Amino acid sequence: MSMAISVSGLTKRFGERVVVNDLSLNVPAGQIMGFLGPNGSGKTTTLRMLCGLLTPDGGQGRCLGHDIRTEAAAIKRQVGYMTQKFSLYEDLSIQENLAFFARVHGLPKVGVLVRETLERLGLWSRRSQLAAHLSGGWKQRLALAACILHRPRLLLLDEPTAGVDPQARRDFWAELHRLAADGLTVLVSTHYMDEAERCHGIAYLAYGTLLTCGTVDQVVASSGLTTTRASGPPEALARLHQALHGLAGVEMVAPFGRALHVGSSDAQALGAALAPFRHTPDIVWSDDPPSLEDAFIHLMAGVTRTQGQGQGQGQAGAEHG
Ligand SMILES: Nc1ncnc2c1ncn2[C@@H]1O[C@H](COP(=O)(O)OP(=O)(O)OP(=O)(O)O)[C@@H](O)[C@H]1O
Repeated sequence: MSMAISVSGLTKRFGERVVVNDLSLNVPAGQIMGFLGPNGSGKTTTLRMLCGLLTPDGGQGRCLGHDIRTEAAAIKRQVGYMTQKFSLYEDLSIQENLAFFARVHGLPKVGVLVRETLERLGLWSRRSQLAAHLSGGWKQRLALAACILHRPRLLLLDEPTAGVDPQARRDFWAELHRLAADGLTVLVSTHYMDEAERCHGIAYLAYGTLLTCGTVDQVVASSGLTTTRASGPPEALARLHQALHGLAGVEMVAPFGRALHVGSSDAQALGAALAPFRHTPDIVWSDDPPSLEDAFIHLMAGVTRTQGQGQGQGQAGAEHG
């Protein structure tokens, strides 16, 4: 399987602060890789190193076959990078925006290129609409159009659907899958669990360190979590929540509507801790496999504990939003 991205030991410091720490990542060509992690964990910094916008302080590797240290210009030409703050000209139409991008980048046959790209993303019928009048979802789609205009081989998308409604996000992801099916590789950062589950693979970063990488099933399985569900009326659940919170053997209690999700990495300890509550009136217990969110929260809790045990100075700090 050929790798679109293959880097190892990537490290980036800003001053004394290590923001990305010894990160190794392989992304097969044609795959959609989700990049997850708390705010400030180093996702954007990594994306910027991969496309040659930032020079790593340590590590090496290749992106699209080119050395990320010495061949940044060749990489940039073949990458579409959608930043968190992509800008469109609101007083230009969709078509004018794209034509402007195409000319700025010196692309040939602007008219044909713009038309093909707009048709591909279902934007042609709206081509005369001003960017200012587009909904959030259509703006994202236009930004995506601008990113693929020069026919890149790799898309780096930094939270492309933040604040976009579910239908528009679903459409956006359908488009990403179509692009991947045509051979484009996508590395996309997101905070949405449902989006993570739409990826072929996911990588989870915290405090600048890659904590886990694999398919969703692999990541969930590797968490080693055992979880169970308690359902019942709100008052009974609130009492149960209070009783379980901080109880030895229970590492995680989270309310979800009319249920509590309870988990631990020690199945035996969890069983023992919950035994006295199994016959609580009004509460029904049921098996519930861990979710991806459970796995991430569990991973973060482990890292936060480690950080709390004195790794403070000079380390990257995740900003919990
Ligand atoms: N140019 C810079 N100079 C100094 N510090 C920086 C610079 N760029 C990023 N940082 C810091 O590095 C850390 C990682 O930032 P980064 O933007 O890579 O995280 P992120 O995972 O993308 O976060 P988010 O999910 O909020 O977008 C943050 O603490 C940020 O403040």
